Amino acid sequence: MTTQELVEQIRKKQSFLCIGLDVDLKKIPTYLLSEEDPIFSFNKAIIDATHQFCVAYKPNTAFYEACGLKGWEALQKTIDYLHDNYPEIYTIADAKRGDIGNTSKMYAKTFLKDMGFDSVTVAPYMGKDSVEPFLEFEDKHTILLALTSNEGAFDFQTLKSDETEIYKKVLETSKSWENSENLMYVVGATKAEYLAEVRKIVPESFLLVPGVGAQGGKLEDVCKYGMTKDVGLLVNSSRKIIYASTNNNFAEVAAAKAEILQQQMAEELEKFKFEHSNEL
Ligand SMILES: O=c1ccn([C@@H]2O[C@H](COP(=O)(O)O)[C@@H](O)[C@H]2O)c(=O)[nH]1
Repeated sequence: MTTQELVEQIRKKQSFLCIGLDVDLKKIPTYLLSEEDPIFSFNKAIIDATHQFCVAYKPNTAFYEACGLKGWEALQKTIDYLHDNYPEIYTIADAKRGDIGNTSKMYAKTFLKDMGFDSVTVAPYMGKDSVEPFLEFEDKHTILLALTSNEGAFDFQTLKSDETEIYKKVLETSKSWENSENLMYVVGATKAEYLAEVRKIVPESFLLVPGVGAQGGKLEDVCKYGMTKDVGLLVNSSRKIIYASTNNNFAEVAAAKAEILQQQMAEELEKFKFEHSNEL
């Protein structure tokens, strides 16, 4: 999916919500465990109930890898189901890959070609040659970790090197890489106050913003500092939506939670339009 197509979906649905499909067999309703593929059954129910309120789904591959071959199969079935039934939905493999060039090439092929994801998250630590193989894929995005939502982000990402914080170096340096127009960046919602600085370096780029909900990030703050004229945000929430209920009506309750976020997003889009009416 192109960035333009993603923006069109956001405008149409008045939503920039990404729902995280982090399926933990210990947290799903027990009746699903007797199904042939409990992970896929859970995802299908969540997707069918919530797709009208979001523009993207983000399975974190760790939850699938932890289930071995069955997990990988459920992940592929989930992506195929989205493509077949909701082709307007944007998909993110939250896999946080990145390695020496020839290995990254294999990761990129796996997620962006073979599995058919629209994007994949990548760690920047190994630098240019570890990221560029992902950027080669046309109409696909590589989502680079810039400033993550966890406490440990302060261990390295905000440290200074030559007077500049490492996360700023990641943003700045990555702009010089080949096919850098295919980059998006992860910035945690728990670090919303940093978004103004991020926007000075990447004023137009899309940001994947996890951390709203279970991690306590505030949607309003994210929008205040991070929204652009083309929205520029995909805000993710996982546990607060998909595990809002563990009863048999889990999908219905998840949909209600997603709708609340979608309505708040619609208000934020209106607010931005009103505040920037002179510039738009
Ligand atoms: O900085 C980051 C990068 C990735 N994540 C991932 O997003 C979801 C968040 O889940 P919640 O349940 O909404 O907290 C999860 O898959 C993380 O691994 C992140 O949280 N922060």
